[in-house]
Amino acid sequence: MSTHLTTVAGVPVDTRHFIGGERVASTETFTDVSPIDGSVLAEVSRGTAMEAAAAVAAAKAAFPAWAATPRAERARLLHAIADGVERRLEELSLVETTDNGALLRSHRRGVMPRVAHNFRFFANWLLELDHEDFTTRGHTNHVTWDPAGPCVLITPWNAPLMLATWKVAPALAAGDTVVLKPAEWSPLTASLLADIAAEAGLPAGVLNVVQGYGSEVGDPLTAHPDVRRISFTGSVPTARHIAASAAANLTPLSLELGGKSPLLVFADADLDLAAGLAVEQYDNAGQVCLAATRILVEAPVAEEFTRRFTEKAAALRQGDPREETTDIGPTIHPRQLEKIDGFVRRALEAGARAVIGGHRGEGQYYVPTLLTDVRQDSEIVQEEVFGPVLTLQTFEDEDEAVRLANDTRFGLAATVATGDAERAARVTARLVAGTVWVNCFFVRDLKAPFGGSRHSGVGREGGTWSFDFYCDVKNTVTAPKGFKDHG
Ligand SMILES: NC(=O)C1=CN([C@@H]2O[C@H](COP(=O)(O)OP(=O)(O)OC[C@H]3O[C@@H](n4cnc5c(N)ncnc54)[C@H](O)[C@@H]3O)[C@@H](O)[C@H]2O)C=CC1
Ligand SMILES: O=C(O)/C=C/C=C(\O)C(=O)O
Repeated sequence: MSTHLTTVAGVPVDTRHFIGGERVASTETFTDVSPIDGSVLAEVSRGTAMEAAAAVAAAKAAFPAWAATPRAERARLLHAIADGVERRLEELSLVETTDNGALLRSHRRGVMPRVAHNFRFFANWLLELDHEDFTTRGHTNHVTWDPAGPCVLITPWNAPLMLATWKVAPALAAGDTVVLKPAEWSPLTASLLADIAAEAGLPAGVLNVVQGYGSEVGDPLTAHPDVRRISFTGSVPTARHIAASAAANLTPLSLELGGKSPLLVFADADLDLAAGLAVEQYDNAGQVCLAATRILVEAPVAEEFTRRFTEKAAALRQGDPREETTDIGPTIHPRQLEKIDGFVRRALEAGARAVIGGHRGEGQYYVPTLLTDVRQDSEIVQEEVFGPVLTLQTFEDEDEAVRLANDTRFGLAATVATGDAERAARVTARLVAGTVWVNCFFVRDLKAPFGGSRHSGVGREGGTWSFDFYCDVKNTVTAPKGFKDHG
């Protein structure tokens, strides 16, 4: 078997880049390891400035023809990719779970269907994308969304294919060409996506995938003057770095970053629902940017809420993410585990009390943790842990709840649990967040705007907002027939 092919969970995966419709190997490789058992999965091509330049050149060469492809044909090809994802749903699920440790049952039932939906949704939205003409002193204004050019899409490891296709699908629908760089801790499903797109008939160069480290292949991609859009999901420090690169060329960018979202539980809430919402925050071992990791409970119900929460949390099963009965899998990488453990140890040293957990489990697992007796200005309340670690604080009234909720540098999401619709309206109006859920969590409609305020991001994607970002939006003003100019 070629050294460029690996078999993961019975699925063959090509570990080379995909550039201009061809598989391209780098001289060097990096090692991809499974978080489930630490086994080596693959030696993956380790991209450099050379492969970055080749991928942007391929995307640039493919752009004019793709941009000129009629909308209906672009939409057809996106649906064909979605068909391919659905045909290979089981393979994609197995590979993703082996590569990033998230639950197989979630990949099968939620995540991979969402990957297909990303393509179908933006294919359909493209066909409906329209703006009603309007007139100015008899002149017609006509708005169009023109393809912008090659896009660089840089994505993280916590939901690799879902977050990648959330960008790839609208960019392709918009008539742009793409260079996708997946995270080095979970590089494999992006490679399978390249196969699926080629099988679907996407022309060579329209979707390119380069593998490797941010500092080696990411930097030359984001600094490239031929790149017309950069969309990034990941950490704040990397976002700052990318934004500086983009600034040199004035490349427009969209940033979806971390969060430290609150869950506000009012005394009038259905406490069972609220406790269930809180426990849900352990999904994907807490490696979810949207997770409501700060639980804020109205003081009179804090004890009862905590009792219900601990009862539900005790029922969670931590273990092999391939098992149907597992609720929480491993953390992605020993470095991530170390980071989580460091946050919790420092919090405990500073006086926090672990209601549950507060320590590592076996191997690469971190035990679901709830910390209380935490100060608002402490690291554990202010910084994103990206692990199964929640904090619990109490509040006395609505004003205090809102003050605590808004008092971090983030603003990605918030969840409000209350039985009072008027309170819900009052509180949500005062929260700083890109998405607010009332008595629910993670209900996503792809036509909704999605993104973060403050350090949780720049810009919004979703529905028309995605096309606004990935396109050059143009307004054409036409004078009425027979119009004689102003002079
Ligand atoms: N909002 C979200 O969904 C996510 C947030 N995070 C946050 O980021 C923290 C660290 O995770 P990391 O994987 O280290 O995130 P990261 O921001 O370092 O990596 C995300 C992506 O950016 C790439 N990258 C890194 N440096 C780059 C550079 N100089 N130029 C271009 N691309 C570059 C990486 O290779 C990866 O593909 C997490 O603990 C969490 O706080 C991480 C993943 C997802
Ligand atoms: O639903 C979306 O588009 C994004 C979800 C984001 C995550 O799951 C994440 O970053 O953890």
